[in-house]
Amino acid sequence: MLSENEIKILEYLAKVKEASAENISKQLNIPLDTVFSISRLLKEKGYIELEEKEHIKYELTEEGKRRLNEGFPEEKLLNTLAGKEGKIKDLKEKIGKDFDIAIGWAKRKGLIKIEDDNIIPLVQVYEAKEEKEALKKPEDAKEEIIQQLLYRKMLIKKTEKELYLRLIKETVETKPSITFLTSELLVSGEWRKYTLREYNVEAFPPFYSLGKKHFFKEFLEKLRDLMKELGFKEVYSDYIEMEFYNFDLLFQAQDHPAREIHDSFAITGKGKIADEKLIEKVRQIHEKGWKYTWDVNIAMRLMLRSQTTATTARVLASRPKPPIKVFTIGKVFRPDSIDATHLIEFHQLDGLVIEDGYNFRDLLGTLKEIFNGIGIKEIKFKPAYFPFTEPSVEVYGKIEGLGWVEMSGAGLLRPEILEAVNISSSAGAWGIGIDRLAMLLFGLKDIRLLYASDVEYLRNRKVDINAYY
Ligand SMILES: N[C@@H](Cc1ccccc1)C(=O)O
Repeated sequence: MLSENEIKILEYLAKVKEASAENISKQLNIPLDTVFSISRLLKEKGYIELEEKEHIKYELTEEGKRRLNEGFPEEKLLNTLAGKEGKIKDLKEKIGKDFDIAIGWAKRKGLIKIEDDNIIPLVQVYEAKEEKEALKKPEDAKEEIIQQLLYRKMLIKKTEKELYLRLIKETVETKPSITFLTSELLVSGEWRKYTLREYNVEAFPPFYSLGKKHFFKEFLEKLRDLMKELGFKEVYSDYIEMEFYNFDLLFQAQDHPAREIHDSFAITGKGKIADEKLIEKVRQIHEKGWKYTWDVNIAMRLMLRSQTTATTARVLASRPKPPIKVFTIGKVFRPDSIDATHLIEFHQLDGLVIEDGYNFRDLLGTLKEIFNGIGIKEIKFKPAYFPFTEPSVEVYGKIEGLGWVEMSGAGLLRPEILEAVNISSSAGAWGIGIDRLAMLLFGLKDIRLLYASDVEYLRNRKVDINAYY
């Protein structure tokens, strides 16, 4: 069973018996690569023999091109002499840096002789005709000229391998071949006129890259799945937030440094808080706890949330009925100068558990469970401070080759906060920085790569599912 191109090549070989792959490609207008692959097939099928032959080829060098254009040094010398003898010193000046070469070759070719300081021409005019012809058509040149030009580095010698195809079995097949057998062909009996082409199961199919999820998005989704598996319900709130939920309800004083204009992104406008009772409670806890006059106008200012603990605050403000287990994953915003480890928007995973008798030890257990789920087997806790939790801890996780890395803040919500929303059970909360964690788990040197949109980079990124979760 032969393809159209195979038949074409065999027919051509039937005329010429033997031809090079290059020649066949040119004559039959078949791409050279195709001729190569077909020649292998034809050999396997026993139609042809292949032989690699070496060819010697001469190629013009840059020097060769220059001499062809500007003339040979010995030509220049004899032109300058113009049939009369001249002084070495003068000629050296006139001819410049090619002078030594010119003298050498002119002498070797018997064009001049030297007496004392004088150069005496032995011919009237000289043109390196044979050499120039040889540069143009090395295949027709005399061996001694080729040797001279090789020596003078105007030509270089190259050996080229060429594949020759030689016919050893005349084509016998006359039936055209087809790939598909249709019911019409079967019913009409026409199928007898054709040969069915075999499938080449070893041929490589064309490569089509499949679409896939951005690896960071995939990571976020895995975290979401993990939290759900641990029994948490996902909650959301918006990027634009009132300071009330981002700070005040979380017992962060209005003169707290994190609230200064350069530490979060302010948004023009004001929000509304319908829950008058809650406002009053928050005022009371602030004025009692922090000893200053609380201003509701500051609380109503808008900002881009700087922590997803704002979502936790909104859950609290909805006065939920315990037991509660919720989490949120989302973007937060903080002004910073962007570099390999800092971005102005990044992701946090905040969680909240409200349950009768939920204690600090339970909280540490919950955190351990989450981090183990992400693939961080070893964690340790360090006392810390957050305005909204007491006691508070920072969670450090061990990453292979990096050591201990800070990953999360956590703590039991302060009684002031729980009192403001009338919750009598205890509550634990935490906030995990996702981007840095992902960067470390993926071994990225630059945090910005998490947001890479370069398709080539993303396509080649191997996501090691076992590295986390
Ligand atoms: N929101 C804190 C983390 C945190 C959340 C909840 C409890 C304690 C700490 C931060 O961004 O650093």
